[in-house]
Amino acid sequence: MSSVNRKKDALRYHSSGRPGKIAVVPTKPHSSQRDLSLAYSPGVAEPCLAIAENPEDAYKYTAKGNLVAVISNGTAVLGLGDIGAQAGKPVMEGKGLLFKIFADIDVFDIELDTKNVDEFVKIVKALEPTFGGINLEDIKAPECFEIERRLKAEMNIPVMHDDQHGTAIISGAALINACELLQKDISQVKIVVNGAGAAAISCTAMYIAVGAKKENIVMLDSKGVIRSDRENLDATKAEWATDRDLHTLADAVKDSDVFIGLSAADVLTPEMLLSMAPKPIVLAMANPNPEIAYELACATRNDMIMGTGRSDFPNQVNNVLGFPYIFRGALDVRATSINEEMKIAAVHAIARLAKEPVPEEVNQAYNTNNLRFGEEYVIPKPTDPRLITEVSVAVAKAAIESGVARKTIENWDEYKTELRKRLGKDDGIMRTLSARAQNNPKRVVFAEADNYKTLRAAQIVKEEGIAHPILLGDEERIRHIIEEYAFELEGVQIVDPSKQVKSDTFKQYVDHLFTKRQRRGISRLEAEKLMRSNRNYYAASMVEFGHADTLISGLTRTYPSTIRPALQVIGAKSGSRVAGMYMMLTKKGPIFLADTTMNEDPTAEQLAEITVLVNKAVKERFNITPRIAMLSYSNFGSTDGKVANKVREAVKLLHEKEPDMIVDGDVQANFALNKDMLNANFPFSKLNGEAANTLIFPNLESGNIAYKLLQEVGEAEAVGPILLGMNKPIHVLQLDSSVREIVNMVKIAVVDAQANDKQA
Ligand SMILES: NC(=O)C1=CN([C@@H]2O[C@H](COP(=O)(O)OP(=O)(O)OC[C@H]3O[C@@H](n4cnc5c(N)ncnc54)[C@H](OP(=O)(O)O)[C@@H]3O)[C@@H](O)[C@H]2O)C=CC1
Ligand SMILES: CC(=O)C(=O)O
Ligand SMILES: [Mg+2]
Repeated sequence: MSSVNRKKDALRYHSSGRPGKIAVVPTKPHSSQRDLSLAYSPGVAEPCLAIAENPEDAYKYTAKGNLVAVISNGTAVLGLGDIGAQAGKPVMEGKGLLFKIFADIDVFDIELDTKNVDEFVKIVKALEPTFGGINLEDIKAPECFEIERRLKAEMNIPVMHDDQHGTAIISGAALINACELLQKDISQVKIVVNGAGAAAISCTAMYIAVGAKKENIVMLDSKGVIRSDRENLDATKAEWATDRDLHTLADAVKDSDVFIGLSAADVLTPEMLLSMAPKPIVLAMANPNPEIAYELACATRNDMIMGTGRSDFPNQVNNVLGFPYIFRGALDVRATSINEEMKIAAVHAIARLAKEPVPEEVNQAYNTNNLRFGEEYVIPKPTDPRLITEVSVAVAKAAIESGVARKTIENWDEYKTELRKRLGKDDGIMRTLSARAQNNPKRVVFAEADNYKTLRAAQIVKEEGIAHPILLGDEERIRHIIEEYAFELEGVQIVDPSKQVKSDTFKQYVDHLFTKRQRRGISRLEAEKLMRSNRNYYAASMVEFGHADTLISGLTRTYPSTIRPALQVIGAKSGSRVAGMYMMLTKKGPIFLADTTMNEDPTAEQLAEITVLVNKAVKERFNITPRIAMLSYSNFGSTDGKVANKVREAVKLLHEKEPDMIVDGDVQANFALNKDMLNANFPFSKLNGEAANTLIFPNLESGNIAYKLLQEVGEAEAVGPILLGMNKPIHVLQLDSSVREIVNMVKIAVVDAQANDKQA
């Protein structure tokens, strides 16, 4: 992506919808007067009194135990320097987001407009009642050292300056593993640390704690090598001063084994890199741009292990791999601090995890099938779901063993299960779909390519390697929009049907349509006109003739008018019904709903056919075992109405014909989705004692209304409609879908096309 586009994209991302990246969400009911009288006055007085009597009860009655403050004064924001507290807020909110998604920790970001150490310490110290932990962030050296030291001494909750210790833990793990891979003895390696700030000083101390030798280390700051003869050296730098005859970075790196960059972009030149010892280790961690660009380093020499702070290259050495899990472990045992033992435990847990076989979902998320401990994988990936169990458990255990835990954990397996549960699965399912699409991207024809949203979605799926877009529409208009918004779509095929009318392909498409529809009142001339003027006919023909693998359309036209051409040109699989399904990403996990788009009032037989289609799709496309509830307004025969009887009849047919399918009904939606209610009242249900994850509606209106209600008031994300039963993979969007919805549909379409290949 060009830097101009990256900038626009980043600004749009942060400003779209509710500005910023985090919000506060109530966790207790608040709908009735009673709820409010408990949440606030008078009921709230009771927990207040309990806490006044026993301060530890704050962990029982308030959010303190899961709440971390990310606090900065903006003096060393990433590698951007002293940009001020307010300008640093997006980074602190970003950390809040990462704490939440990786470890389910809630965060208030606090930006303090002060550079005065005493004032900073006074304010943070006074925040102790609110928080379970304090993550100091992006505060420059040397003030950060005094701030952290004083807060640790004066506060009774864990305080950690992440740029110091988070970075030390991650890069310590990377260094241990890189040395092992290159068969270098950590106690012998010559290390150059470029940077002498918050991160560099603590990282260097950590390397010594894990085996490096002080006499083998040279440190530099912006003025060059830190030498003992330099005047006005502050104490933290003086500790690392050398007497050797080294002055510049070029002097220092010559014949060194390890380069640690915690300074600024592009300061390590190819010449310097070439002058390092054989098989060097280069951890260029400045953000957002490393001390030497990844591609440049790799083009310069190929015998090294290289890591950067960035997610777009192998070996991302970034503190995101540590802070969520370190705090998770510390909070869960109510540690009073994060001590050396806990940090070292985290280093070894991360280093160890890199040597374990990589779970399939991580391979898939990085579009590869062979991530394994080696030069391009020295530490785990930040999305590795095992980090929370491995690192948090190691940290919690170390806290208990070193005596700083105020709470103990008896059953570690149970704790691990709780940790896994914290990270719901619904995001995971879209990530897995992306990864599956990326493994074998397909040609997707976008029938409405002369549209801003379509082109943006096309750019995203191209950039992410999810699909090979084909843009269908008026070529001039498409090119105009591409230019206007600077979309990066070079090399993407544009097909303009109006320029194809004389081609053999066009004739082939028209012949096919005419053959299929001649006995349904369409003349050849009309077939030709439809092919020229309605792009949905042309796009469907491309898929039918294998000129594209799948199609996406429907953004600007009604559902029936978009689906009709596909039904006429491609049609249903032989003997199959066509139905539409939605996947709703809800707080309870993904729930599948059908039929939401096609069959207005199916008979019992048709309802059973739809259910068979849905069962197969959920199982095969999403790798989820469907537990299907056939919904009605009645429960297992409680009402003798027409709709309830129809649903009951469909269930009977399914139980006869598909004995292995987990399906039951007629049942009301609340019972279907609540296993306790279901089991208490209908213990005989064939849903195997679990809540349903797939809901079949008695007719189109109830299905369609239900998914829209879930979307609007249930805040569930809708992915679909996923069309089932077509002879070729075709996907029709809802009118005015968002870019995100289009991208999600492309992922589904590509996975669908992959399955179609297998069947062919
Ligand atoms: N990948 C990761 O996870 C992390 C990366 N970082 C990155 O590390 C860098 C430093 O952050 P932090 O320690 O918090 O910031 P600080 O402001 O505390 O320290 C910056 C240090 O870099 C030195 N420096 C600046 N320019 C150069 C140069 N050209 N050559 C040598 N040294 C230089 C400064 O020298 P002087 O003392 O003379 O001013 C100072 O010692 C940033 O780029 C940050 O993004 C930080 C934390 C985590
Ligand atoms: C990653 C990080 O904390 C930094 O670059 O400052
Ligand atoms: Mg930082």
